[in-house]
Amino acid sequence: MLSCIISDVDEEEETKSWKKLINIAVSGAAGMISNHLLFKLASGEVFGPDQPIALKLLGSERSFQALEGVAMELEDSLFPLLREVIISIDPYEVFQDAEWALLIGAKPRGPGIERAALLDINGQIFAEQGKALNAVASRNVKVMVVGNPCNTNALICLKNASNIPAKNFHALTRLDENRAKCQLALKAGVFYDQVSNVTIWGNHSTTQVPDFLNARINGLPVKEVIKDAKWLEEEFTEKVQKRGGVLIQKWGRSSAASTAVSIVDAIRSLVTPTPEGDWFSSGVYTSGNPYGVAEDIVFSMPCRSKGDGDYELVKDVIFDDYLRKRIKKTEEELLAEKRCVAHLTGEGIAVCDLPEDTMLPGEM
Ligand SMILES: NC(=O)C1=CN([C@@H]2O[C@H](COP(=O)(O)OP(=O)(O)OC[C@H]3O[C@@H](n4cnc5c(N)ncnc54)[C@H](OP(=O)(O)O)[C@@H]3O)[C@@H](O)[C@H]2O)C=CC1
Ligand SMILES: O=C([O-])CC(=O)C(=O)O
Repeated sequence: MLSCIISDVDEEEETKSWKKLINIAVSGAAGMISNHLLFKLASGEVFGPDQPIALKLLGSERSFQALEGVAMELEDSLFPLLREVIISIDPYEVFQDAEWALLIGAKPRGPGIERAALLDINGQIFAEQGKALNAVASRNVKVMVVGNPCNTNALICLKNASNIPAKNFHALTRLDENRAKCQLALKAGVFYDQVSNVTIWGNHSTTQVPDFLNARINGLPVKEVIKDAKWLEEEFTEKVQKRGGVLIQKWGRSSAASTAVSIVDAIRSLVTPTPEGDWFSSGVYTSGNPYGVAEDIVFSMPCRSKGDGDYELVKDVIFDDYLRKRIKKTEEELLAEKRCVAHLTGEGIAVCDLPEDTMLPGEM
């Protein structure tokens, strides 16, 4: 472990009005997404200008030198709210007393790797990290899983952390929500802040369902503003589902900056009250959900928060046949992924019967 105290909190300073320091653990901290995210966390734009933080960065032997470089850049940025940076390759050290765990590190799917193999390789990482969180993190730690396949990784993680409420685990689908808002705003010719109530249902994969039935533009149902049903059902839906892949084709790497922004949005949605009448999407554990989605998976659904880190599911959403059918498909995919990782969730022998078209947004 390498630790660097940025500075001691001095009671005489402006710091008197600050909140108590919180520990934020980040895995894959030497990766591309983290390289954008860490500086946003340290600047105060995520947890607020009165919230000092300690950043606990998880790497591996392979990335340790790079991680030292990341820590140097954080030090050199002189962020007043950043009081401590720790880097380590041991999750038990990094997750000690963590109030937030942002799990970004995962092996990317390369050529020739079967999705079932990826589920297994990354699942092992998330099983181990779940155990470490269970042992040493704050009992109320909030866990945001970004590393793909993020829904099933989040399920594996929570199943290995029985002392932490399953409700505290999230899989990041906020990037998908942001992508959907952008496309709706462009089509309607409005600024994106006029687009609200956007839900991404299901898996962070190409079966995800961007919901245009409940979404609103300038407070009106989308279908009253964009009267082109064919565009909504086909072009819009596919554009959002495959946005990640198109970006990889253009950039040669997956979304990193916009993913970091969406992680900030996802955290802020939990630590600030949701605007009246609106909601946000997050991949959360299905336990007593009001939509009839299968229980015991991590499924993206509409949530509201009082700003206390917790959330509740939104009840007043409507469904039609199109939406139900699409939701069923993404649910089936997640149930198949779950069967494929049974050996990692403590539910017996894995059976991999994944649908052939199962893909991450970044794969096409
Ligand atoms: N949910 C979402 O919306 C999105 C999710 N993602 C996912 O986020 C994850 C991170 O993306 P990004 O930061 O761009 O990726 P990078 O490749 O830049 O970084 C990933 C990090 O994962 C770590 N890692 C852990 N295990 C392995 C392994 N077996 N092989 C290689 N690397 C490993 C590496 O760190 P170390 O060596 O320190 O362990 C590496 O630094 C990916 O899984 C990606 O698919 C990306 C975009 C959107
Ligand atoms: O597949 C990837 O790594 C990229 C991804 O999730 C996305 O862009 O949504």
